[in-house]
Amino acid sequence: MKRLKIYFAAAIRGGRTDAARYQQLIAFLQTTHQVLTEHIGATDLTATGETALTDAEIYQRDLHWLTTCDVVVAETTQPSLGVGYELAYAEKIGKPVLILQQQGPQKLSAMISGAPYFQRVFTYRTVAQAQTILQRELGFISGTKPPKMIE
Ligand SMILES: O=c1[nH]c(=O)n([C@H]2C[C@H](O)[C@@H](COP(=O)(O)O)O2)cc1CO
Repeated sequence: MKRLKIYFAAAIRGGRTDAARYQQLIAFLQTTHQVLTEHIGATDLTATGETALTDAEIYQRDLHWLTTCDVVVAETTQPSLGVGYELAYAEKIGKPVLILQQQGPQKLSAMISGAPYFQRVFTYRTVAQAQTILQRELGFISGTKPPKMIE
């Protein structure tokens, strides 16, 4: 399987409730691929955000990573303005996007689930299920398996 450059997007100032889950998903992705945004899984990163960089530096770096990545993987359960922006940007530049939403009371924004560009939106219960989805979908994107016809 081709080693993909993955932009993993998830909430920071939107709230860090799910940080441990981000870390587990990132660690799983790193067994086969490169995750550009590893910092998003750091459990000591708080909702203040990164403090070593200015907001303008964060923005510039992240847009550069978005431009150079092979695929965007977004964990969207905890709503985040930044993730919404990144998804719209990924659409604008035509990057493949996988969206993972944990089953629960929080519904994904209609601006994402209603956007025709985002076809690969998956609901999962456990981290193991999310990993299975990632493995399958990234296999399609890296070109080692035939693309699925219908979800
Ligand atoms: O410190 C940061 N570092 C950083 O890389 N981001 C990016 C990556 C995340 O996918 C996204 C999170 O946005 P937000 O902070 O609005 O939840 O924005 C966001 C912040 C803080 O807004």
